[in-house]
Amino acid sequence: MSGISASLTPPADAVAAVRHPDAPAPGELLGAHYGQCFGCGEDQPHGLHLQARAGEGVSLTAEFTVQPAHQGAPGLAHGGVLATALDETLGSLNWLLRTIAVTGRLETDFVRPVPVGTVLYLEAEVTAVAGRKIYSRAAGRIGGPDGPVAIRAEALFIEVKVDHFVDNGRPQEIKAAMSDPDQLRRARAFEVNP
Ligand SMILES: CCCCCCCC/C=C\CCCCCCCC(=O)SCCNC(=O)CCNC(=O)[C@H](O)C(C)(C)COP(=O)(O)OP(=O)(O)OC[C@H]1O[C@@H](n2cnc3c(N)ncnc32)[C@H](O)[C@@H]1OP(=O)(O)O
Repeated sequence: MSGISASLTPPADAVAAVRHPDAPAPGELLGAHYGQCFGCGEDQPHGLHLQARAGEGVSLTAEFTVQPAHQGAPGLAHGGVLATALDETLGSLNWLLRTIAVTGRLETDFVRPVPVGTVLYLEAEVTAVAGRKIYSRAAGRIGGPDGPVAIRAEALFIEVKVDHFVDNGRPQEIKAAMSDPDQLRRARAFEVNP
């Protein structure tokens, strides 16, 4: 059974998403937005190390290999970890818009169990934008990029300013992120291209 809630249906005045002219070219890896991110950070030993690659328009693909540390039931991925993989993949889409946004709502269907060792092939796209609201959807396949769907999600991300992180994050991590030249460049780019 599946069905999305009304708040994930774009309003009548929603428009199509527009890929930012400086977005990474189709096929290019996006790279991590923050080294300690649980979803994509390369410096995060407990994380998913998910790697996203730009697609056409406002779409992307990503891969994530389910590790023994990601189990819920014996030998199977934990549903919350799979939801995290979807959240991270969907969140990465906002890079193609050059917009900073956080997850407001994430609805997930778990269609098939995902064993440890499985490579999850994720695909995601922005379906509409209405003011600060970014509507998107994603699916994760197993057995190959064209394999059967194991998980899927619909989401609503809300655009925020960099201040969202500065005001709500812990000072030590904010300071460290601000002193990372790459991070700072990225934050500036987001600020001049709201
Ligand atoms: C300085 C250092 C450098 C920094 C560099 C930063 C670069 C990093 C880049 C990117 C990082 C992204 C990280 C990726 C990780 C993966 C994504 C995540 O997991 S994000 C974490 C989980 N999410 C949260 O923690 C959100 C917590 N929630 C909030 O903070 C607020 O609720 C927020 C911002 C989402 C909305 O609050 P409001 O006060 O700004 O806005 P309101 O008026 O409440 O909502 C705006 C519109 O959205 C709808 N809305 C909001 N939440 C909704 C919901 N849950 N369901 C349906 N609609 C919702 C509302 O109904 C409203 O709609 P109407 O304009 O009236 O039509």
